[in-house]
Amino acid sequence: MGRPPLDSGLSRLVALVPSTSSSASKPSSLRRSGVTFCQRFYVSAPSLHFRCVPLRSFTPSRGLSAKSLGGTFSAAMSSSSSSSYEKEFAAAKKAVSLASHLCQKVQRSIIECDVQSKADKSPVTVADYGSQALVSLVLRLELPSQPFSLVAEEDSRDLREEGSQGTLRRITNLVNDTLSFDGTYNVTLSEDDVLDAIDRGKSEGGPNGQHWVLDPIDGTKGFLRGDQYAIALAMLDKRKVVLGVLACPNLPQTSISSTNKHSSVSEIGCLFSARLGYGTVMQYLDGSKPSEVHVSTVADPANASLFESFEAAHSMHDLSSTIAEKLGVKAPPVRIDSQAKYCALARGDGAIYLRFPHEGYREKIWDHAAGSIVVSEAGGVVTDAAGKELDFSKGRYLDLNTGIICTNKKLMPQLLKAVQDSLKGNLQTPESL
Ligand SMILES: Nc1ncnc2c1ncn2[C@@H]1O[C@H](COP(=O)(O)O)[C@@H](OP(=O)(O)O)[C@H]1O
Ligand SMILES: [Mg+2]
Repeated sequence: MGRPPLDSGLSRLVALVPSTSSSASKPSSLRRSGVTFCQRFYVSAPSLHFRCVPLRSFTPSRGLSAKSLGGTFSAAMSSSSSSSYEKEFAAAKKAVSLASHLCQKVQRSIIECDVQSKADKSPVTVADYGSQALVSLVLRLELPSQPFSLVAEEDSRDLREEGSQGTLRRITNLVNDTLSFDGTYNVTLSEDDVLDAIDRGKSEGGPNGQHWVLDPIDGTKGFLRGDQYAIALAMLDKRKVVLGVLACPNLPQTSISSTNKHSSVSEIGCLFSARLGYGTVMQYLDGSKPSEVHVSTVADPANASLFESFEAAHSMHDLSSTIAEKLGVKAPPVRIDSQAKYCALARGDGAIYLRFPHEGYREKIWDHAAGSIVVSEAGGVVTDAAGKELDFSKGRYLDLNTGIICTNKKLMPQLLKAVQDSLKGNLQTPESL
């Protein structure tokens, strides 16, 4: 940080919160679940009504629990041991929780302004940048004595261009409001501080040392639609993912399995976290004790359900459908955005996740690092389409050209065979790719 922290003072800004005077402030959670069962049950973003209140009086009824999630943080720090990454784990949870608060606030205002139906992406950009700045800042504040390397999606180039001052001001206000609401840190960031914090994400990663890996908003398209998205943070230590934290602010707190689609979903907002050798836990973003989660034990593909990207541009739906048919999967695919798919799989909502990008696309490490450990620590397996472990040590990109598959240990051999048979079939008809 370039300058001593300033007192945050009173915020003059406003936050957008759901109006308590309207019945629309408690939307049907099914409408908020952002999950598509083969497109038949899809409903788009809810129409919520909002009112503006001073940020200081903003008490979220759900969603933010940066305070509750970080409440035992000091104790965790003092009893940390470097081998189990306890300090880093607590810092990651705190950072992701704060970023998730910021993103929720922006998503609510997007819905209010109805900009998700326009081509204008600026509100997303604001949340992406704000989330990255916050995570970068919080990790450095919490772990001041450690070398810091962050591989993250955004950089500040566009924000430094002429005409971006208003956007930068909005991002800075969002970051400062979030910090001020949380109250842990007595800091106020200048616009330059925010640019610097964002640009700390330019690391190239690689096989040596430790690197944080961040997707500040994964599932941008879902975020714009008011559907699923995630804030994804992982840490690599000498090539391996050693911890991962994923906030899914719109993920129902109960199962989204295809067999559960008619049941009402009451609450949304989950935080998944995993440390190498310690399992995966889930807690609610509005505060709850962490509870262990495990992948599904389904061994017969006929009883398995399958996740894939909502966006057909991100993954070949036809190929997944061929694989599902070969396996004998009966349920329709469940289509959701972002690494929320890994989270849903980790808690057993479904048994298979398939991702087959179209030719030429290069996967980024921040799209899979947190998700892969959340699944593997919950007892699942994540590999490329050849059955090889994902290698996060090659820099900012994953070095693979086939696809990513993910399931439990019992189903993996059958899945791998079906994938490889289907890929051979696909290669014989290249026009289908
Ligand atoms: N053509 C493409 N093929 C595969 N993945 C793509 C893609 N274009 C973008 N993506 C990645 O897919 C991610 C979303 O994944 P999903 O389809 O599971 O929701 C995006 O993350 P961002 O939203 O962070 O950019 C982006 O990194
Ligand atoms: Mg992403």
